[in-house]
Amino acid sequence: MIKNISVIGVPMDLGQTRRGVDMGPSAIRYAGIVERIERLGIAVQDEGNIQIGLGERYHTDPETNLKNLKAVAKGNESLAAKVDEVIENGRFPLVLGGDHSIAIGTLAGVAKHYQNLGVIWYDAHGDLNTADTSPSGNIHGMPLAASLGLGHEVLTSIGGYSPKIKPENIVIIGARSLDEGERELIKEKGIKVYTMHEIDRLGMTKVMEETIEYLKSKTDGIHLSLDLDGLDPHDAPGVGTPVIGGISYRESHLAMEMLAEAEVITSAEFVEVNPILDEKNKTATVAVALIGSLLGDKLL
Ligand SMILES: NC(=[NH2+])NCCC[C@H](N)C(=O)O
Ligand SMILES: [Mn+2]
Ligand SMILES: [Mn+2]
Repeated sequence: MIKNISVIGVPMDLGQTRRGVDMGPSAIRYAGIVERIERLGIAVQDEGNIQIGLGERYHTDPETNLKNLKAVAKGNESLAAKVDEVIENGRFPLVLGGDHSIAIGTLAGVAKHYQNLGVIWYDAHGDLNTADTSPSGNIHGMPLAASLGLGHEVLTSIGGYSPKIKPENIVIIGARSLDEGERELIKEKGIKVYTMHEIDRLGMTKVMEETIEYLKSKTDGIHLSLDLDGLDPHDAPGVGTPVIGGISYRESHLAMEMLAEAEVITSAEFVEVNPILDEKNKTATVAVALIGSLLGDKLL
């Protein structure tokens, strides 16, 4: 059972170029995240937001093509320290984004507490680019690579150690948009991926059974990094990089319920909610509903 949750907002939008995703934490709070957790009888503390600097906004490094590197790194260092402190105090960190570059800081704070941290990466994308392979220079397309110790040193060294995770402890679920370099890396490192093809073929029940089985035996904690663009844009329209043909709202609920039943998740983040691109805060509302299921909410 998950108890004593700390909610940490990260108003980060510098890992990509569409405005508004910095308002994600506000949108999720407005959709009632704290009340939702309280209704489950779980003690929750809202730790407020990590400060994200405005400096260097829209700066592209001419050499590496990385966008806003310094400001992204600085925010992630603060986040890593906060997540570390929360776990140190015996609490469960629930991180709200913000673009997915914040997973670098979350994982930096989480992984030092585990020998073998498992990661479930629920996403339309692999986020396995480095400066060399990225088509965009957007750091939100790089956090999983950076956590593996791949890419620019400023990103891999966040939290003061590297790597944070091992390729065999990762499961990507929902992938349907991978760049060439990401595909190569997945093959080279043997990273387990359930693309939409496998989800269609096996069904979400089997995908989650296999995922839990695969990670449970060899890890001592599992972090869930859920990018709302893993869901179909019909169910989660408020995201910056939507890809059609995604995981449904129902399948996502099932996935969260199965994780709750298995009692395997030790930290979580919900990212890429952009209320400016949303329809009446639908995506933040979906995030709150999914978090409810992840924390064990059942109808009966
Ligand atoms: N977290 C995300 N939404 N990432 C999208 C990444 C898109 C693309 N692969 C890139 O590197 O730019
Ligand atoms: Mn994504
Ligand atoms: Mn992502």
